[in-house]
Amino acid sequence: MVDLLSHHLYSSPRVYIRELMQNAVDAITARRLLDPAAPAAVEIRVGDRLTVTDSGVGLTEDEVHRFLATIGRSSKRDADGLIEARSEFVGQFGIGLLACFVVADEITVVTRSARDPEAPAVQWHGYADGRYAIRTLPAGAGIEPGTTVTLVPRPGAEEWFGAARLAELARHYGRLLRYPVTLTGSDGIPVPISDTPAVWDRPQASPRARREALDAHCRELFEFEPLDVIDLDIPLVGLRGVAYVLPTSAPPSRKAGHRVHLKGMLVSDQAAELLPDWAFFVRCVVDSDGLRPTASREALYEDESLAAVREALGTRLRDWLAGLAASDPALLGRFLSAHHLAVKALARYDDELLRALLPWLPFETTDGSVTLDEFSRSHPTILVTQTVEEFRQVSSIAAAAGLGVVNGGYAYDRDLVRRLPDLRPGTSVLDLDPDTVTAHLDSVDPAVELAAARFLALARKVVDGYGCDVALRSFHPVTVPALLIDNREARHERRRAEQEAASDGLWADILGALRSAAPRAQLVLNHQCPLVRRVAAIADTHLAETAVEGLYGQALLLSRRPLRPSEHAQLNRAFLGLLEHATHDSGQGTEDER
Ligand SMILES: Nc1ncnc2c1ncn2[C@@H]1O[C@H](COP(=O)(O)OP(=O)(O)OP(=O)(O)O)[C@@H](O)[C@H]1O
Repeated sequence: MVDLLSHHLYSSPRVYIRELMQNAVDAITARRLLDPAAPAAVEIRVGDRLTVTDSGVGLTEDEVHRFLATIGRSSKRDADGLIEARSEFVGQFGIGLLACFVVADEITVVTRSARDPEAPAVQWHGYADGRYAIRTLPAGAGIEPGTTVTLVPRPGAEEWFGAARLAELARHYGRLLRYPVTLTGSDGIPVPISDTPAVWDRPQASPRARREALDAHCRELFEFEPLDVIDLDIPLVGLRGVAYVLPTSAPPSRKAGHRVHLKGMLVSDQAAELLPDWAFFVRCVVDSDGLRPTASREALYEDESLAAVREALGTRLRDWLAGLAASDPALLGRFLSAHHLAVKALARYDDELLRALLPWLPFETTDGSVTLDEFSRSHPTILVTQTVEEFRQVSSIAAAAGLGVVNGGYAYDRDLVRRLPDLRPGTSVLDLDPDTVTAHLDSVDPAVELAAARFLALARKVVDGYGCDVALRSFHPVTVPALLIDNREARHERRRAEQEAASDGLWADILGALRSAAPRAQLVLNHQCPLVRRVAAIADTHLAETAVEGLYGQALLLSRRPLRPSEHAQLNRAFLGLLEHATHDSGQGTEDER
């Protein structure tokens, strides 16, 4: 049992000092329940051995037999040992002391009860193999009520007994312990370990001084400068603490390590379960009386209290966000530029939050990066694309045609835009399909169309090989000579045709049978653009073909979708063809030709 519990329960030998401090603090708590004015001090001394002395309640000989010498028995439970642990104490399982056997072969406890002034001091000597010996010390030994635990490092475990190491560990676990704890090394000077009240409860000269102290605390613990500090207070479980807001975005996959103290003792510095998953923009430090640790005291016990705390802290963070919108828009702006993804993830399921933050959340639109609120005022009908690629394709044309399009291709954006009509009655949201854009491109005069008929036929022949049609339209901006309107079905059909061409036998037949009359892509030439008008008038057929290839390639680049190998080749051909023509046409020839 000793071996199992001492070696296999804890993640590291270092926890032994935590268990000793915790027993000392619990013993003082017990004594103070008898006498609120009783002394309260825990002294850790390090030399060739380690001693931890407390002015706590101590034990009688009978109690030593019952509690110290019996695994799993604890004075910190109610009489029958079955009911809930008593809430004043950190310990409850009756196994903590065994952690000392990870670093020492023997534990010596000298203790004198404060409960019974007549009771003599007792020395208990426990060995890692389960044996123990008890002796009563003479009445004149001058031992005060309280307890001293002594450990001699086992060979090989000395590293856990160095004064500097111990001070660091003791501070790590015991910084918020509610009674004074000191550590004295070989120089004989006691240094404080506990540092209470916690920084969030410490009186400060001004709110500014308090904020500076909290910022410094955050830098020390988490190594970042907080964007803001949110006070946390849930009286129901005696929880107080702070949430520090990260100044930059944290990947949602990285579990947030919150520091949780229970009655001052650090239980975990990696407790992700304290907050809802979406709250990945804060790191918290809290101290609570009402949560429960697991037996190893390295994690929180998942019970209803923890679930309630998680919910209450989630509400607190949401209120803070909503409050920020009203009280400090500049800070909210900085917060959103780092964390808008987290907020959007949250707002999808939370109408209230979405309503509060809608005026502040940025979206990519045909009016640039603006909030939906602002956008819906100038565009009562909002079109939303399914992909980033679709948005890139149509945004400049749609903007020129006065259409309001939101890029719905980013995570959460499409879902959020679709919720807008519920929050802003009078607005409507439609999926953008390329035909909507095409409908906004004005037809050209029939006479113009007729005059360009020969050129259009030639252009159709050139781009037919790319599964594309040609149309002549008139639209803004005039700087855009051609537009490639491509929709999902057309892309799908193109991919199918390519695979059919690349396969043979049965598979090609199957793919062939799937051939559909899906709309093809369309190269829309802009008659408003002077360049297009000049190209349409070129008499030289070869040059006209190369020019069409150039226009197609440029429209392809404008669509910003990834290019396939055949499209790369096409672009190359068009570019070199035009270059060739330009150099021949200049009439100067090259050096060699001359
Ligand atoms: N410094 C101390 N002063 C007085 N009693 C002590 C001290 N240390 C241990 N004890 C007694 O020994 C018992 C067993 O201690 P141990 O640390 O093994 O378990 P625990 O503190 O009761 O529970 P947990 O396993 O949760 O820590 C305690 O319940 C307490 O009665």
